[in-house]
Amino acid sequence: MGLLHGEVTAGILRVFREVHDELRHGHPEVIYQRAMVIALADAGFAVAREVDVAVTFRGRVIGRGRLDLVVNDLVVLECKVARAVELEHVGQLLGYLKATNYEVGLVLTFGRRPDQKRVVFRRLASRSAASASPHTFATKLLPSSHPSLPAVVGVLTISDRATSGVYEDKSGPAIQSVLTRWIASPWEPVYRLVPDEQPLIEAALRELADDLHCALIVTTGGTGPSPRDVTPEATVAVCDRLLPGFGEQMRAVSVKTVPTAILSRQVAGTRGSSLIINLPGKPAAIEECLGAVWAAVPYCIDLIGGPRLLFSAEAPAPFRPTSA
Ligand SMILES: Nc1ncnc2c1ncn2[C@@H]1O[C@H](COP(=O)(O)OP(=O)(O)OP(=O)(O)O)[C@@H](O)[C@H]1O
Ligand SMILES: Nc1nc2c(c(=O)[nH]1)N[C@H]1C(S)=C(S)[C@@H](COP(=O)(O)O)O[C@H]1N2
Repeated sequence: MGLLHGEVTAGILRVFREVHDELRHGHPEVIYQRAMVIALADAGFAVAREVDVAVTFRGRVIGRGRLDLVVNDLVVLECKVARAVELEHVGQLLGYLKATNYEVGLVLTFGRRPDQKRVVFRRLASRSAASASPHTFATKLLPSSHPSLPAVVGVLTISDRATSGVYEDKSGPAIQSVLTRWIASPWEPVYRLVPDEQPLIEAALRELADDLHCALIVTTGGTGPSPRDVTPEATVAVCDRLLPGFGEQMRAVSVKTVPTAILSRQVAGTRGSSLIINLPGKPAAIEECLGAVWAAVPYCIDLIGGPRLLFSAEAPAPFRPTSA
């Protein structure tokens, strides 16, 4: 069996040697980092710099960290100026992997000679954990599709003003109250409130999907055209796949009551076994938009491997094809 993300790490190491050959030793860390970004991009990799991540403990966010470089959203890179990779470098990277959803990292040292170490932290319930490896460390994370656990539903409010206390968040509670009326099987909400900052929205979505295994994540706010509205961008960035029909349908239904509904750029998509749906910020939009797409939600969650949700008679009737 090949190494986890082995092709990506092999490609990164080729680029690392090229960069070392060109720059040699003697530069500060940041120079090597910038050169790696350019060389990785030239080699066709997607490189994210200074990735803001939430550090979680027992399912709660307890701090934030910053990863130097993440390649193809799979491999975390730590570039150091040192003679060789040291135990502390490995320990630091392992800490980042444990605190985030990434499983593979590389420490690269730029000294007289290049040195490298591959660090792996496997999770039982991760997106890429198709099979066990000798590096598997069993964490207590279990997906919410586990039959004995209630489904977890993430409610994420994105609002500068609610975060800073200008007004009280009414839309997050509105989502929770609609879902309380509609979902009949056991479930529990997890609520998060963040300002209109793309890295914070992405971190919250990743935490809800990857660490808390939400079957469904409903966001509210930040979908409009003003400069600080970036919820759709954050959602697109974390999703494996987009489901354009959801946004189209929500706008089509909303525009019958409010002409400005076309201003919402709301999207939906999947990340692993989580369905993510954006709703506009206005409390009045919540039930209208969720109602517009609800019939397709349970079957979508079935298809992506989430728990089988049951709905109350009050909910818009779910539709599952007869073959399902
Ligand atoms: N979470 C919320 N709770 C209560 N009311 C809200 C919320 N979000 C939006 N609204 C209401 O909808 C109006 C229009 O929202 P707007 O589109 O400007 O908000 P946003 O961009 O989603 O959030 P913000 O501007 O706070 O970052 C607001 O003036 C407010 O009255
Ligand atoms: N159903 C519904 N959709 C709606 C609205 C609404 O009141 N009801 N407001 C619209 C308006 S005025 C805006 S600016 C956009 C974006 O809102 P957001 O930035 O709060 O997400 O959602 C639109 N969609």
